[in-house]
Amino acid sequence: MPSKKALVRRPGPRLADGLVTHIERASVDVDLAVEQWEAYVGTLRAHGWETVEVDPADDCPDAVFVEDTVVMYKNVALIARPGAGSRRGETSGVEEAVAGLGCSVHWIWKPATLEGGDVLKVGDTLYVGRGGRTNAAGVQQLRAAFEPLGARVVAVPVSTVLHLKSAVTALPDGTVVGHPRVVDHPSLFPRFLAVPEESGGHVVLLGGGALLMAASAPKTAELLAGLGHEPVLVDISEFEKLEGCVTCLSVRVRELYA
Ligand SMILES: NC(=O)NCCC[C@H](N)C(=O)O
Repeated sequence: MPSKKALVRRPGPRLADGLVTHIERASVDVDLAVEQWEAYVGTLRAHGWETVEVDPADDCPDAVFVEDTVVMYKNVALIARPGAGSRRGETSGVEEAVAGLGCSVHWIWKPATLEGGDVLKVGDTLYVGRGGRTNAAGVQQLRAAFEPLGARVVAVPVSTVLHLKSAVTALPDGTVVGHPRVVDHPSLFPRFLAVPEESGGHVVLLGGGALLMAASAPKTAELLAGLGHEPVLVDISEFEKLEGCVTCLSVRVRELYA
């Protein structure tokens, strides 16, 4: 049944110690991050999303990046097993949240690792990034969980960024968008549109043509507005310093059962 709920998790006090892998560390203003997070959550709500706050995991600096802890397909929540050891403590609160919503709950098991930021859903196709955080066993377990339910899993090598969705996401019509510098294999996608900014490759579909995007991608917003989309920009500068994107701050739950 269609649902319009979104999991979010408030930034914790240790946010500034979050992991940085592919960029230089810059100091994070935690108070500003909290303000930006509240504006992000407010934007989801303004577009009709009921936000569900996952319990804090304050020992885990990266817990605000809730997308990485779970993959939703239909009414099934597949709990991730983060490739980053420091992020493994984030999943228990998410298990409780998705179980509380009535999802069927499954798990990625050792030795597999998989982070939700590596999974891009376009209709029933799940593109999965095989990179620094998701290993081959993670790809196999994703297939075993979701192909019997009707998904097709397509593995995509990721080398220059943290996750597949740090490179690409998809527009409402299924066109995959990304900056060519960080997309290793654009030909793997049936329709690919190159955008002028790296953060322009990150869109969250809000419904009704609205696209939640980072304020750091104004040229891409203009390009997409010119194609008939409705970009809604939010400033997430403090999360970008930790390699976060608009996608990673929420998990939309769109097909709850009953
Ligand atoms: N899905 C995402 O884009 N997640 C961003 C995670 C950033 C965090 N600092 C990390 O390295 O795990």
